Amino acid sequence: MIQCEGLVKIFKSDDVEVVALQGLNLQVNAGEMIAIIGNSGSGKSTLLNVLGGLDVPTAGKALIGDWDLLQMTEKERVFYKQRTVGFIWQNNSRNLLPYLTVLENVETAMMVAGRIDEMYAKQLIEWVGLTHRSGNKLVQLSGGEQQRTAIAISLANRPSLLLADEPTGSVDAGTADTIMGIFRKLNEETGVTIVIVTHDMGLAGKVDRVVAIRDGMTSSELIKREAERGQEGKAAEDSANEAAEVSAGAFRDYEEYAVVDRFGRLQIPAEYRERLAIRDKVKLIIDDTGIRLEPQAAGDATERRDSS
Ligand SMILES: Nc1ncnc2c1ncn2[C@@H]1O[C@H](COP(=O)(O)OP(=O)(O)OP(=O)(O)O)[C@@H](O)[C@H]1O
Repeated sequence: MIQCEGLVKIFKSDDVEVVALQGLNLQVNAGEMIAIIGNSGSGKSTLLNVLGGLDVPTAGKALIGDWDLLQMTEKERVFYKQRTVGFIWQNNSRNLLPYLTVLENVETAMMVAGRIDEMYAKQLIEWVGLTHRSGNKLVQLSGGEQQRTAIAISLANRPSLLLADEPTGSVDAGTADTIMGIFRKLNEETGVTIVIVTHDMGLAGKVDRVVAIRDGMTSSELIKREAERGQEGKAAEDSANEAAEVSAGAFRDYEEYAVVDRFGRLQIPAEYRERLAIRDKVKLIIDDTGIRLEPQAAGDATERRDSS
């Protein structure tokens, strides 16, 4: 569904250039639900905006299904945004109409996309658990209920890709859990591919694959071990520990894989480099089981100088 290779996004303003994505690689299969994590400024929102057709990439490859985000015309981009993607933001005031009811909000989004389907609107409202609030105006709903309405709206155009930028950023932990449960249900019911950007490691622990971005590049992927799949509740319980551990690269119940690009380059996390005092070189040791990276021992440099 998503194929990004060497994706670059540069923002230019006056004399300043910011390289927000610098050769990012990402593959997501149709029907997958993944989370993207990374420090502030690492490029998560930029990636989501590019995938959603809101920003035009500068270089590289970005395919979404049959769409080529670098080659499409402006007219095609508008069509792509209307038909292929659904968007959910942390602050949803930009796509909610507060003085309309939940049902009217969903139907208005359908009208904008081309056609009102009342049955499907009611189905969406049921999936997000708001059937009993369907006739209420949004101003009468809690923040969590408004966010659930926004999720129903994001699916009004029957997108094949749902992009969520910090969707649980402004709700409490219990509501955040409910919202992640809704994403999981929608993913199973409709087969929509879901990409969620989050700071919350507990929530990231509810998907089967977590992609970590560092400095505008995909640095590693955390893939849930087979035995842990489907045990979302357990992951939530461990969230506090996981939050501490992820920075050291040890996301419990997950195996961490470094992403290798087609030139064979990979990124070693700063924490690992610092821990082993790795500066400009590592020793590569290959055997039948794998490749080991070892820091250059103090003696190595001396030996080389002696033999030269
Ligand atoms: N429109 C823009 N113009 C100039 N620079 C930008 C623009 N949008 C993002 N950037 C820069 O690109 C880099 C990546 O920003 P981005 O918002 O994608 O990071 P992020 O990982 O989503 O951060 P956060 O978690 O804080 O939202 C940052 O250095 C940011 O300042």
